[in-house]
Amino acid sequence: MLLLDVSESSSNPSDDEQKIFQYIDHHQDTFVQSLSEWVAVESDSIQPHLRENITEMVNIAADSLRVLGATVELRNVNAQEPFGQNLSLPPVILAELGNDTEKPTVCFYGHLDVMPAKKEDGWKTDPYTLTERDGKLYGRGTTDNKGPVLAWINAVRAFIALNMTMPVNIKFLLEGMEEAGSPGLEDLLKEEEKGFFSNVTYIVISDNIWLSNKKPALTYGTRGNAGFFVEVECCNKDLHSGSFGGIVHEAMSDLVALLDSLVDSSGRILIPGIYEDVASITDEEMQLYAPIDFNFDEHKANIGVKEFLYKTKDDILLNLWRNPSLSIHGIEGAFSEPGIKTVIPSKVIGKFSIRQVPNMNLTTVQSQVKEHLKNVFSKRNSPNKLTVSMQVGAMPWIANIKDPQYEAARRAIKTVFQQDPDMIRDGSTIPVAKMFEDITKKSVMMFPIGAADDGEHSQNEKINRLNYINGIKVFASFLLEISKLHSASGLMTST
Ligand SMILES: C[C@H](N)C(=O)N[C@@H](Cc1c[nH]cn1)C(=O)O
Ligand SMILES: [Zn+2]
Ligand SMILES: [Zn+2]
Repeated sequence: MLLLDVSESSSNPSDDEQKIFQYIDHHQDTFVQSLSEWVAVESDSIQPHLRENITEMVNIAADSLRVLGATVELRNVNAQEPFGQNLSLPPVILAELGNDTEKPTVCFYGHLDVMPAKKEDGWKTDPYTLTERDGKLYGRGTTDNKGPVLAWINAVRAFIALNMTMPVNIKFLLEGMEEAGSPGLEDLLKEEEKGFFSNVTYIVISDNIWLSNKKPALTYGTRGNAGFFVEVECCNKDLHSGSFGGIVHEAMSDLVALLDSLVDSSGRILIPGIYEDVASITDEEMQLYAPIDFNFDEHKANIGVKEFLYKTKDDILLNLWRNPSLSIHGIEGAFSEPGIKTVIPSKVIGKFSIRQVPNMNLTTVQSQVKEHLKNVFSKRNSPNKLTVSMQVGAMPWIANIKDPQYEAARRAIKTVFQQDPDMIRDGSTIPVAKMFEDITKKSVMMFPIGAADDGEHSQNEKINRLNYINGIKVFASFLLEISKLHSASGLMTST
């Protein structure tokens, strides 16, 4: 893995960039208003009863692309419904603007769905009403991923509004089920390998965040994820805990013991064999860590923790990016509203996920998890019924940072932010990234615009107005830079 060419290049905006940046500054309130309209749609892909909102969101985004003059197709996807409901999956947007064979084609991927959010989770304002406070735009989906998707659309809008020639052909692939593991997307990519993707040169994803509250970054790797359900059933209905407590093997007691057997207080996963396939760090990659700004106090303040599991930057980055982690997310079937419901739940489902890293194998991990839980359960001599299943299986992704688009992005960042970006990996997952690499064989880059304290998936998620507006600028600058680099590289065809 080579270090980026950080040879000096002009960081002063060109005349075109100055015109574009001025347009963006003058129209920033319009861009914020459009984000507000998108945030207002509760396009939550985790709760099945909200599924139709995602289709509404897809139609809104499709209209925004049509206004740019793009041709838009809403492609239905056929895949198993991730939550076992009798529900259809929302269509995927395939859009294109321009097909000049003399220009490279940049395909932007983003998602229009969001994680669940309700005010009583601890939001200061309604999660689906965009609220600006101290230059921060609060609302579910502002940074993950509606803000970045709109930033890309508004970057294209700027060229069109200024009657400037688009420096590249543009394509969009926008989906509505990313947070549920992107069901059906792999088959769509396979169907379109020789169609929609045939003339794509570069794929850009902007669905993660910087490692710093202030310093921009480019992302060259993500972890995968495997979601698990562990279900224990003890009887055929919930029982009065006075009438039956003390004489039945309680499902909840079994489940708590099973969950407690997964990870220890140091964060080490206790499933036998889970670390066997983890790729070891190379000296070359360790070199990439040295210049990275990781501010411990900033990171602790961002999330309100007293301490992390690790004390050095390298250990933090290694365990956030290159080692698997196991998180327990919740328990279905047990009364979780305020107050105590004095019942013995008849069936409870524990939910946890394991972040995958190269070279772990999802099938191997699945069998290791099942074997481990079966062994722990057998030691309890419980007559209850145990069922373990894996729901989401997404692969990790590592970029080839020699691709010209990383240099183009670095130059755009230098122009807009007047500094070089950190080269980082991300501990989160973008299921489609590895699919893009394996199926389309195109260059894939992750180009985040959100700050480390944005709180994706958390209460009071936000994106800074400055990050959103500078994101539009940096995407516009990137389109100019990649066009120049592509021409200079002699690859005049758009493949
Ligand atoms: C990074 C992206 N914004 C995101 O939040 N991705 C989800 C994807 C996922 C993982 N399992 C199921 N969906 C994530 O990393 O949690
Ligand atoms: Zn997310
Ligand atoms: Zn996302």
